[in-house]
Amino acid sequence: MSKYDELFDEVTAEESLFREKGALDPLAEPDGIHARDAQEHELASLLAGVHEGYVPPTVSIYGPPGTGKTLSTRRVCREFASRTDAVAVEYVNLKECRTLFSAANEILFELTGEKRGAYVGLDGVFEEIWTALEGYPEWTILILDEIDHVQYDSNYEPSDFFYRLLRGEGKLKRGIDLSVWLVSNELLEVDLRLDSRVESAMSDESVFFPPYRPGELASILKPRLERAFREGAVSEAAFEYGVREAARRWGDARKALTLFRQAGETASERDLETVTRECIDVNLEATDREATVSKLHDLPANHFLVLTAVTGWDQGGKIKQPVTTAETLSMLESETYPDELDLGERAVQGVLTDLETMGLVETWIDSRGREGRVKQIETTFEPQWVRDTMVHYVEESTYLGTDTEE
Ligand SMILES: Nc1ncnc2c1ncn2[C@@H]1O[C@H](COP(=O)(O)OP(=O)(O)OP(=O)(O)O)[C@@H](O)[C@H]1O
Repeated sequence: MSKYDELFDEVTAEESLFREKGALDPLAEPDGIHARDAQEHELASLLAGVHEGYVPPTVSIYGPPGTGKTLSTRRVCREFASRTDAVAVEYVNLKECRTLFSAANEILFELTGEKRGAYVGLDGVFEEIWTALEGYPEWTILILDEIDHVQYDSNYEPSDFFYRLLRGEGKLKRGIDLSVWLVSNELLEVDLRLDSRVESAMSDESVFFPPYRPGELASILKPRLERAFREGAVSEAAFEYGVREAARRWGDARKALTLFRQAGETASERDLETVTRECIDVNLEATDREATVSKLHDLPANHFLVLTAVTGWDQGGKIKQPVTTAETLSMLESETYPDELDLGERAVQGVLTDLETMGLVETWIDSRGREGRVKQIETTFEPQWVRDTMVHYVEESTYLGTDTEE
């Protein structure tokens, strides 16, 4: 027996608890959509407007992470389009787009398979989008996912982008019927601080996806766990406990799937015959950490920078929390940070507001007698995770890339 026979024997569980672990991959397309009947109904009603000659120019689809927004929107639109010749649906994920120009380019790419260089400008890209859409069926539903990511552009205002998308001359001239469905965590008008000319071009149609309640999470997880695990591998008590905790903490189906996958792995490592409640407990924090760390990786550089300052002070061998705005600013001005990263007080305040909206920090005002009122800032998660993420962030972040293609 070679070294590798032994190695592979060692890592292959004799009788694995899993039958098909991939069924717990949140990216795997589930067979059915559960517990979102009301939202699917709302989306279908909006689409049915095609038969009456009106679909709102924009629809805001919003709610916290992992609540089935992308899944339900894509599925309902796809099913509708496959039954209606007059409708085409295009889906574009803008997560990786650092600039509004690259967001427009991404849309163009979806429509034509090609991108344009920065020299054509935002107007040039939009002109080509309208040319492409001329050849489309009467109605086009354009789903823009993770649209909240485009707000961090320093060259264009989100309003410029949306104004072109909704009121662009090329579109009006060609009489293109476009309905833009914006998928995000927050209600966009508020989040993107759009100006009034854009707001008036947007319809106030919105579909909200609330966090899942325990019974809803149970109906989503049950068929996935049945496929993923051998029969009886997850005790009823562990299932109920995991579902209850996942609903109480997050209401997020993606995190709940990850929780059960990790709990299964813990049970295997411990040679247990079933996934127990303790296996769930061990992984509740790990799941939180994994989700937060991935959020941290996706942050724009300024946002990550401010978080390193919020978690930059030590006190009694621990990271000091909460800190004041003054402490955050003075950390950013200290020699630990190169001069070119100096953001200035106003920008830091803006970033802190964004971080609060994203649920990464909490702030409140303390009254300190003669010192007056002081703003306190605290991370909503273990502050050490920011420090743990730092090296990886610098190496991997798309926001710190140096490419100038866009
Ligand atoms: N109602 C549901 N029925 C079945 N599976 C679901 C449901 N909701 C979520 N899921 C599972 O969770 C995954 C994540 O859901 P989805 O991508 O739709 O969330 P989202 O609300 O768009 O999240 P985010 O805001 O983070 O993009 C899906 O790919 C699917 O595997």
